Amino acid sequence: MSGLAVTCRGLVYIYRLEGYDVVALSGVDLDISPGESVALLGPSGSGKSTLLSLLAGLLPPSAGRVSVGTHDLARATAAELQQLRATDVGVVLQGASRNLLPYLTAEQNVRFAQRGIPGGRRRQLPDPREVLATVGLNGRGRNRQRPQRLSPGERQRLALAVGLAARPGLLLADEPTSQLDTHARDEVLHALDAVRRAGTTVVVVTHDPDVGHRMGRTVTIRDGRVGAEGRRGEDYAVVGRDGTVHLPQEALRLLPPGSLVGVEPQPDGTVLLVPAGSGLSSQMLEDMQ
Ligand SMILES: Nc1ncnc2c1ncn2[C@@H]1O[C@H](COP(=O)(O)OP(=O)(O)OP(=O)(O)O)[C@@H](O)[C@H]1O
Repeated sequence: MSGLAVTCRGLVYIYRLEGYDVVALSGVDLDISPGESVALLGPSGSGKSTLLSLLAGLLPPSAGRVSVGTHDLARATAAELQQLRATDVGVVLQGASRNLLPYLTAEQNVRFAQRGIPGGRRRQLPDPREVLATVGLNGRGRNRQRPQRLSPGERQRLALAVGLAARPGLLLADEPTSQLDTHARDEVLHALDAVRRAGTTVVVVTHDPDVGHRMGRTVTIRDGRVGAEGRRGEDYAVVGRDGTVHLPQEALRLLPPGSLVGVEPQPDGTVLLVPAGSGLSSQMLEDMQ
């Protein structure tokens, strides 16, 4: 099927533990177009995996809205969400083996993932060997190998194939390149490129900035919301709902937390942040030009 759009509006998720709450997402606004490839980056604990679980319908939002294609995930029943994951949304959990049945061959693993698909749609499903070919696992009898006989990179690509078994419109993958050497990582990235070229929307959680650059668009989660975005090699800070901006590290070195800054909108549409006591003002800057 063709790629699915993703929309998040004011998305909040709170883990409720005994005695205290952990706010993992504090108002995520995000639009992903059909067929777009996006890497979710961010420091450990910033909320990337939680966001991926919400996009997969594995966790219900505490507040806000999340939709995939025409499906409003906050309103869907558990059965509808399960059906969605069996058909339109492929989910690849962190750690290839968690996605695979060890006693089945590569081809049987993909076929097994196709079992929950309703009758009408099942007739349009790709042959498992075709899905394996998409991720470069055709040839050399690899379709007949069990997961433990495959290399770590091949196992990860098999996990992607299982996520793609129903030809979903959205593929979600958590850290698909972690713990792989450079060669295996490149093969996984090559497979993800092929998935994107086929028109599928791809969202990947990663710690690896190189993976981010290969994905076309990066979305950096900081403190539970979208703090920055990278598009076509340009980096942008994102203004939050409450007007806050997460400054990039190099700007933070000049303006550490607690700094007083004058905020001066310019006629050309830019905005100057002038540190208090710097003696600079927009008039002085103008005079210097
Ligand atoms: N099951 C859970 N119960 C309680 N708190 C949790 C749970 N899972 C995650 N958290 C907390 O929610 C916040 C976001 O976690 P999350 O795993 O989404 O971040 P992450 O960016 O994916 O981190 P990492 O890169 O380390 O995987 C963190 O403060 C984390 O400790």
